Amino acid sequence: MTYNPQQIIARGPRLISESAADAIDGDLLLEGATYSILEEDEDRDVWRIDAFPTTEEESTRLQEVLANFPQLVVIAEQLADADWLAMALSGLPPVRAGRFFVYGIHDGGKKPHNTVNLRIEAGAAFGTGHHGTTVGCLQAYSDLLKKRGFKRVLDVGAGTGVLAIAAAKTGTKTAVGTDIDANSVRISNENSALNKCNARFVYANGLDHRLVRQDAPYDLVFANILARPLVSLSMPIRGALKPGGLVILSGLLRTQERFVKAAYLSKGFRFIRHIHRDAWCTLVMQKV
Ligand SMILES: C[S@@+](CC[C@H](N)C(=O)[O-])C[C@H]1O[C@@H](n2cnc3c(N)ncnc32)[C@H](O)[C@@H]1O
Repeated sequence: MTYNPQQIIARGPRLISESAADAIDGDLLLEGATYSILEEDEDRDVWRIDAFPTTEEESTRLQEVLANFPQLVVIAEQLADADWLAMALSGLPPVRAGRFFVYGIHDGGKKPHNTVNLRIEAGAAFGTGHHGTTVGCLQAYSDLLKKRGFKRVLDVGAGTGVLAIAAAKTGTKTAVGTDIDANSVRISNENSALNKCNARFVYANGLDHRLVRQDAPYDLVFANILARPLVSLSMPIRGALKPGGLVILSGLLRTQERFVKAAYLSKGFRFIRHIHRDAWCTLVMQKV
């Protein structure tokens, strides 16, 4: 049966929306489901979850999980185009995060002169720069660059490659990214070529690839995935870093910050800072 692409929108108060997002994260059948959560109306405390299921089963499961939160108003809209994600994202304005300016071809000539400009075409990959987690990573990285550079950088869960490409465009000699999704790897390598940089992307689960091992140890690791895989990857990430190396973690909700931070503290990292954006948290930790 062909799947008619859908967007599922759920609106409700912040606490309920965050609990629903936690439930999506914790649901084994929804591993890898694409969704975002943001504040829609601060005065009325309306938060909104937008989910983009890629199969009929995922769509049904998302609606079942959301139905456990009766205070949420849930609607499902059919999307006409098969390339639904590109359609949803086309026309999005460019994003400014720290010294970075992320834009797509549809933004034409609107590039500023005093920023590091990253041309990112998302296709069906995650990472246009609009999501709170990507912005958090770019902001954290931009702030770190004020004090030091990073020769070797690894980006686990590269999506469009935006983070490794940001590194490659700011002095990193070796920028490597991995993704568990073959489309994302292809799109990341295309984006690297579009940006005329030497970031390389490989298909891998976490850090499990010859190229990742070959270029280790790293000065900086980005990992913008989800809370649970971030915790599982805490040891491999530690192993891949130089002493004093930094990790920028994102993809976790604010409500999951303590859980992820504790996992890294127990592996010999120290806390440097966090950035909160929408319901999302970005953590910077250092291997001691
Ligand atoms: C939230 S997106 C982040 C994309 C991009 N790094 C950014 O910051 O915008 C997470 C990406 O991680 C990938 N991913 C999820 N689990 C993974 C794993 N175990 N190993 C490698 N990539 C993974 C997904 O396919 C997705 O492209």
